[in-house]
Amino acid sequence: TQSTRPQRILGAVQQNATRGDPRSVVRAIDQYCRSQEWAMNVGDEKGCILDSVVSEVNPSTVLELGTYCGYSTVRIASLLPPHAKLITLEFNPKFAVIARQVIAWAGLEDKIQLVEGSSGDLIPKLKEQFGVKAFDLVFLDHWKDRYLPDTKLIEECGLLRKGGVLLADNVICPGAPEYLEFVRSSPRYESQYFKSHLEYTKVEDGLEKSVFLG
Ligand SMILES: Cc1ncnc2c1ncn2[C@@H]1O[C@H](/C=C/CNC(=O)c2cc(-c3ccc(F)cc3)cc(O)c2O)C[C@H]1O
Ligand SMILES: [Mg+2]
Repeated sequence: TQSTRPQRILGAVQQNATRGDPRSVVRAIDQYCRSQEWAMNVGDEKGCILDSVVSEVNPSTVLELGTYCGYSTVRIASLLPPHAKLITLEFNPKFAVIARQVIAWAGLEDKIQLVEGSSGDLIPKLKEQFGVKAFDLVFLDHWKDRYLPDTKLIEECGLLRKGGVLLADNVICPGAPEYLEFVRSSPRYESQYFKSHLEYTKVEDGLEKSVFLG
């Protein structure tokens, strides 16, 4: 029977990456998606910007919205200090099944908790159910029209610490105009745009980094 794109991405990881080596998993996915078939991973170019923000924030707790196949999940977790944790939310069970195997291949199960469900439902439960106090970094890469409502929800639930960072993918392509307008005009955020390109293409895209001022 016909395989799915996420299944083929997992296959590329299992064939070309070394078990327990997260950077080889990232490299295998990028090589596959650049040479065989495009997929909506943050990719290698924007991934380097992601790496620099993660390294600068050096977070203890990270929230990722939209796991997909786990590319950015693995990329972020590979840079975290020993006891740091990353919670990633994914509501499509078919993607979650693949992402769990990609995360396992990278050997990062201890750092990553993949929770299945919609961010709107799960965010209000993160404190009580997962003992989260506040996040140091949130990576937004799910449905683009959910960026703003989920940011407001994260604020309402007191889940972003003062100085905490929101990093949003795709603010140009496909775009998240309401989110961008909000974080750039709100006095509670200090925003910065990192110009780049849509993964594996020459189309303009970028990441928006917004520091929560409390
Ligand atoms: C609300 C909610 N809760 C939990 N998981 C959620 C969720 N909304 C989506 N998700 C999950 O995140 C993933 C969705 C990500 C959405 N990302 C995209 O739609 C996306 C699209 C493009 C793109 C650009 C140009 C083109 F021509 C075509 C596509 C590029 C990207 O980097 C993207 O992230 C998978 C989905 O199941
Ligand atoms: Mg994206």
